[in-house]
Amino acid sequence: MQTVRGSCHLSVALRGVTRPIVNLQVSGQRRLPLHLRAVDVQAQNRETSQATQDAAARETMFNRIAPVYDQMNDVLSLGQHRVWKRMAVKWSRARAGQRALDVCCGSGDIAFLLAQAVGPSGEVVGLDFAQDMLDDASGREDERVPSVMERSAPMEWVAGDALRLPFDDASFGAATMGYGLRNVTDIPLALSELHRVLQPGASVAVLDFNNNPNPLIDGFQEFALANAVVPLARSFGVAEDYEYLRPSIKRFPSGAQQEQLAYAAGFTMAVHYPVGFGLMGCLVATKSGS
Ligand SMILES: C/C(=C\Cc1cc(O)c2ccccc2c1O)CCC[C@H](C)CCC[C@H](C)CCCC(C)C
Ligand SMILES: C[S@@+](CC[C@H](N)C(=O)[O-])C[C@H]1O[C@@H](n2cnc3c(N)ncnc32)[C@H](O)[C@@H]1O
Repeated sequence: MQTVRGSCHLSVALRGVTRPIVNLQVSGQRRLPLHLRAVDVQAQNRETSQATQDAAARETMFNRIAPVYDQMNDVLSLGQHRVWKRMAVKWSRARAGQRALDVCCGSGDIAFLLAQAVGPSGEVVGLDFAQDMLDDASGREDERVPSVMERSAPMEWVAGDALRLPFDDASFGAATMGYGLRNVTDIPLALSELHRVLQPGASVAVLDFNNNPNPLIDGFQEFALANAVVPLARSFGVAEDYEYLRPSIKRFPSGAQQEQLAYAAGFTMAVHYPVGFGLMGCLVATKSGS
């Protein structure tokens, strides 16, 4: 007769999500089946604390580059990043009168485009965890010319985490996430949160660098980052923050992998479109309409 004494410990993980971790002290003649052996609680806690540290470091980084962010993007992409962002808003299918969400909004480039897409009868929410970026976005909102402001939606800037969106289920008709998915510490969770807050039939456009398997494109991207982006960043004193780009791109899921992650998150349609000569890409994922 096998005697098993055990106790169940609950551990509250990083995002306030209680994950049951069963830690059974086992006595008896035979080891428990695999699925009941003690879960390595320490390893799971180390993983959670690493994610916390990574997120905090990225928040600090984006607060640090906020003063030069827009200028760097315009100069280094020769203004092309604005074309790519307009494409993302088109792909989000944001329509007049809708409530739209821009996750990882930064200084607000995409959120401002969404505000024009949904118009004065709509609403736009920009979410970011870097307060300095949100302050920039809010400042830019007030600087818009009256003609643009008149045909734009009212905007709200929310300090929050893309991995725990402070919004109700099915509360947005469209969403965007520009150069944010590569920067979160839990990509599947970010996609799952986007799915949760979208209304049935709604889409999200996720724009980012493309981890392109084509050696020519990848080689050019590596060359441009090392020989143009980082040197210019160095002149602004933020070289280290832009040196982060290349490794972050190389560990980023490919377009095909992003499509699979979107399906795993519950989306019923997911297509990754290369843009900018394949240097960038936009994942367009749509929630089931039923
Ligand atoms: C808008 C762009 C990048 C935003 C961005 C995303 C990040 O994750 C960062 C992390 C750390 C620091 C900065 C950023 C960041 O700025 C894309 C355009 C700006 C790029 C910095 C420039 C990329 C240059 C291309 C590799 C080559 C473009 C060639 C041609 C002009 C199309
Ligand atoms: C490269 S910027 C992109 C800004 C803007 N979407 C654009 O296209 O220019 C990435 C932004 O994501 C934000 N971010 C990264 N991880 C986040 C998270 N977990 N929750 C909220 N914002 C996050 C950063 O603070 C930063 O402002």
